[in-house]
Amino acid sequence: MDTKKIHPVAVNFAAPFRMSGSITQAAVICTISWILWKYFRQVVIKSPLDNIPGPPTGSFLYGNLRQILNKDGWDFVQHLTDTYPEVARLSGPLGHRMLYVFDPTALHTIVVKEQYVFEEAKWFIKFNRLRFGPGLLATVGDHHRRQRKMLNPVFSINHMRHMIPIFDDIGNKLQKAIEDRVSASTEPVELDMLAWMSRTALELIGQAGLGYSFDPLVADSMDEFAGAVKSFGPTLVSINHLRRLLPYLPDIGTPAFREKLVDLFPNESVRRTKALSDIMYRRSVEIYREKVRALELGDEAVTKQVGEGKDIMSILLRANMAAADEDKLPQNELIAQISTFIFAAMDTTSNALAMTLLLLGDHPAVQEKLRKEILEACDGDSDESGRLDYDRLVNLPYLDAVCRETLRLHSPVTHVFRETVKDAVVPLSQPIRGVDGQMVHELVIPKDTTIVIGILSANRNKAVWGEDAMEWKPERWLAPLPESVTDAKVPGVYSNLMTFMGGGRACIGFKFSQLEMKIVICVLLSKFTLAPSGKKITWNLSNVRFPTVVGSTKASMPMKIGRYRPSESPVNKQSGLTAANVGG
Ligand code: HEM
Repeated sequence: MDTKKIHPVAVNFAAPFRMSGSITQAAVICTISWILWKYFRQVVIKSPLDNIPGPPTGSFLYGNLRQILNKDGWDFVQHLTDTYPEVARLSGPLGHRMLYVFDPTALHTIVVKEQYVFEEAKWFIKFNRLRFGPGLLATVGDHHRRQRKMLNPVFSINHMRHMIPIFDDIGNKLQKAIEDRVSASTEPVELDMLAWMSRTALELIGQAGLGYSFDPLVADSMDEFAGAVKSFGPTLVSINHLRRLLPYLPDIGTPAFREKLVDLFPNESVRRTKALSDIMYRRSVEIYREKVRALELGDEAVTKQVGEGKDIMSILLRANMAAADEDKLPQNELIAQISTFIFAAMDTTSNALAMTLLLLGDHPAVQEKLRKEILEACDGDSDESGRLDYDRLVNLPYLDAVCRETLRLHSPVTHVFRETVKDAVVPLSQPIRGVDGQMVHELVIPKDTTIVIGILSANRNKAVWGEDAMEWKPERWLAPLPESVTDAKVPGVYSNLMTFMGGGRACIGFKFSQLEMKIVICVLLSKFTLAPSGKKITWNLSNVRFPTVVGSTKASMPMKIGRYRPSESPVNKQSGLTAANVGG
């Protein structure tokens, strides 16, 4: 090529690449050989996993991954639950082997005993680091353990107790917002309860989690930021396959250069995910700066803030200041926790609440029984302002049973992924018959195998939960659980369920979400009736399941909401309640 015809700046720019041409070539050859070796090892060499029974490969390109990630993939998940002996071999993309596991003993090894051998998948960590920064969802090993050490106490029950007034305040705003929309009509009014649950969940994690108000719950639609957060989940679904390529992409150039590349990437959802991450990051920095400024100014400034210093972020910043130097988290890790909490808290809890409301609408007798329990408790045990204290609220037996049963049968997260960082041997609760007809007593799992933890399958496992495992029966929690459940030793942090996972990466916010669900249900049932809208709702399998009206792709869940009139209620006729003591 005649370099004289090229602009001098371009020549200078190209020079280092020409000089290092042979190094670059060598690097490319090494990378390709490494990928080929890994591929050969995974796909071509015989593996002990070949002896584990599993469904036929979906397609060579995606394996069974597409079936498991598909929004209509419920039948496939149910097929895995019903057909295989708590473990099944799956095919991953390009013939990779994967393992689907819901055997409780095997899960104990994977999520508790050997959790550092079964790490979060590389694509998951890399993707979360890009969108949230180095928070809990983007770190592994000692780094993650150090963050948990600082954060676990922040989510303690003791701190939750002090958050009750914040939760109550937001509950009252929700009640008022719904009241304003139904009071003018004598007939029940159709409202999108998913939207209301999302806004409430965002405001709750905003005020109680971050000491920041996102949405006063007054206007008919969410503000721009709330809308951005809400659209994060559905946008992610459309790039679920692309996300998995991340570990294979080299980190070329500076971060700014890589950002530019993403802005030019020919996929609208990828560009949108980046734009949403940027919006969340900017807001996180704002929130962080405000908190630090208030803490520096002293107690008076802190108590004037939203959350009055009782929110999780204020507690975390104070704990971090007081911590020994080697335990302190740096600023970028503190900021990263903010987007992490918003993301992890919002869709999970709001969609779980939406599912609970829908079930209550579909089961009027359960709704009545629950309302009766709530109204009687408010009548008898509340303080002068009508509030139930933490212990009374979390221990209402039927409310607790309804929440547990919904989170069992319809766990918002259906499965999570792990990858083995070295070869591992995993015991099973009982031997299974291998493809070769011989009994298999333990799983021999090679390094770099993808494990799919079947959360939903574990929660619906008939061997553990009994023949009625597929039925929504809150009553099952009112009697002692059968021995098949207690003996199984499911390694979940919550109620023998895998809904919030277990071990060192279990959901840190599960008590927060319980409190939230219970307060919102109390607030709604004490004043309103819930009924189906008549429109058919379908639930989409996703990172977090979400509802849509059949025929639409927009996440929504219309329900008919009416004002609860005690005089018309069969419950009231029994309990003698009057309009004056039903809250609000
Ligand atoms: C019904 C509601 C919720 C469900 C079903 C849920 C479920 C889960 C699950 C399954 C995980 C494990 C993910 C994995 O291993 O890859 C997780 C992790 C996490 N959750 Fe939740 N969650 C809920 C509510 C919340 C709330 C309200 C918060 C915050 C206040 C929260 C914060 C987190 C965080 C930070 C992690 C990462 C923990 C770590 O890696 O150390 N979650 N959650």
